[in-house]
Amino acid sequence: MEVLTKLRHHANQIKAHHLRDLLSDSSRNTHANFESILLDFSHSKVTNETLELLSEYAESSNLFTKIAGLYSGEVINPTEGRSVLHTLLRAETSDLPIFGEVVDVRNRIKDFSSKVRNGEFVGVSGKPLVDTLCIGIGGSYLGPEFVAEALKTEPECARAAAGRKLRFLANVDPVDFIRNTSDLDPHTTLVIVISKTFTTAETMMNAKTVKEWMVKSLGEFPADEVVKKHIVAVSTNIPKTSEFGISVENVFGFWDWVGGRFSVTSAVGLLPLYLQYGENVTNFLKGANSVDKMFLEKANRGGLSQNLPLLLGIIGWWNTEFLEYSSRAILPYSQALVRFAAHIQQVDMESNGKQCSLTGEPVKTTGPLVFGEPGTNGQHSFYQLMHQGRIVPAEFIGFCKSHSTDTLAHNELMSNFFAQPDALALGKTDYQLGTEKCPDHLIPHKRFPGDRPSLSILIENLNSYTCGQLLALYEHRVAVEGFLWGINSFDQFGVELGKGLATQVKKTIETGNFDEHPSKRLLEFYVAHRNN
Ligand SMILES: O=P(O)(O)OC[C@H]1O[C@H](O)[C@H](O)[C@@H](O)[C@@H]1O
Repeated sequence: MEVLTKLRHHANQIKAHHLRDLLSDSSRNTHANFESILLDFSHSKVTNETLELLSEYAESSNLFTKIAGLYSGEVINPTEGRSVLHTLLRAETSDLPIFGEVVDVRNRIKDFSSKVRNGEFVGVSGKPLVDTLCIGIGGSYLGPEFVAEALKTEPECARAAAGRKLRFLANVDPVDFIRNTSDLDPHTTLVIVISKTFTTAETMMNAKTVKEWMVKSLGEFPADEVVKKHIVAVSTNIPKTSEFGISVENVFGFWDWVGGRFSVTSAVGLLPLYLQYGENVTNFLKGANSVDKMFLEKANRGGLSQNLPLLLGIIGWWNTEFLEYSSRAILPYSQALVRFAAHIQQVDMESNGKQCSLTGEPVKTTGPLVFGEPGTNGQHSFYQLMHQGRIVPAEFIGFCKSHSTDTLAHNELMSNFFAQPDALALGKTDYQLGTEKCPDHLIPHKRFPGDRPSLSILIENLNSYTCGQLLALYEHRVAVEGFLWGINSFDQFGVELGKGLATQVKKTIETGNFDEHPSKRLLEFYVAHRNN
């Protein structure tokens, strides 16, 4: 029997087994460790046979060879004719000739950020640049913000960031500009315009607004001096950055083989993060690199049971493709990971929300809907649906140590981290409700069906190094799932149509003639009621 058919047949058997039964089977392989990370998938609907069949499929579909393509420079993004090499950004050595440029940019970032941090590179009025305002959106925003938040309370990073602010201006909503700049002093602010293409409408508009704000606020100095001392860029498009007025020595480049959503370890993330956290960021790169190396070294059938991103990938694919769950929740029990789900949502959904295979054939199932919030907050919001409504495979992420010394509160938090997977998996039966003297008419309301899968990632501590590891774990898991579906995880044509229409609508609003427009009523209402 072909392995896919065997997997479908096996999925039907697994569906019939309640997680309660699977959890009592002590012969199951249910965890893997890497350094200070424990991945526990005991609460997933996966047995040893499932893993065996998935690893058979992985081999027969050339998954391991495809993974090697993330390191070799092969063109694995054929629709854009590009390699995919974000692993090179955190490599310590490489035979690829471009690696020299990677190291050069890294060194320039370190050099520039330490000059800013130690007051050697100052603003136009001679004041130190203690605040950083990053302008960027999508991949040029979500990753850096996730890491910046994750490290904000980590003691060493907090020390390094003392007296400094780091802000992110993403939305073209002018209110985002107000929210981010109202308490910033232009004299002490360094602006980083982050855009791979340097053409993204929102970023360009915000960059223009911020440039005008800077030039006006520092009006006693020549405009070009203000720009030179206060505005730098991260981009692959040098001509456009020059057109904007940014000197070439203030542009930190990257390459077309770095996808936006995979660009956190390029200058996109490194410049803001080195400015804020100094040398700690080197450990972030080392953490990501440690997972990159393990992912490649163990990309084979023998290594699969200890390869964390590969396990995450095959279990995720199994959940979506065979158990037919259409969503996934990312639930960090850590307020520091407040922006992690938002970042991974882009990495995952922009990569794997596709409609056809690499060769253009329609694909029935691709990536799931991804959402999440830190626990315990989410418990008081959408967990109701997860316990008694739809089945949403959950991914719990927790840390043994806290950034706070309040162990009592941390224990409280972590008790919830441990309780939720059990509640989802085991549920609560009518019999249990009966022993609690639950009135009969309330039993249907208070019953918990259970049998809801999850997995847990428990890490000793959240620091720069493990933050890099977590990033790489999820980046690679998304690639694994995309390889298994045979889709191109590295293009994103699905975002283009709406952008193009927005440009047309802008023109339509200027003309004031909405007669032919499908959103006529909305446009008329808008124009009638907007400011002035
Ligand atoms: O970095 P940029 O070129 O400004 O692109 C910013 C973002 O916008 C695009 O529309 C894509 O959806 C993202 O993948 C990208 O990261």
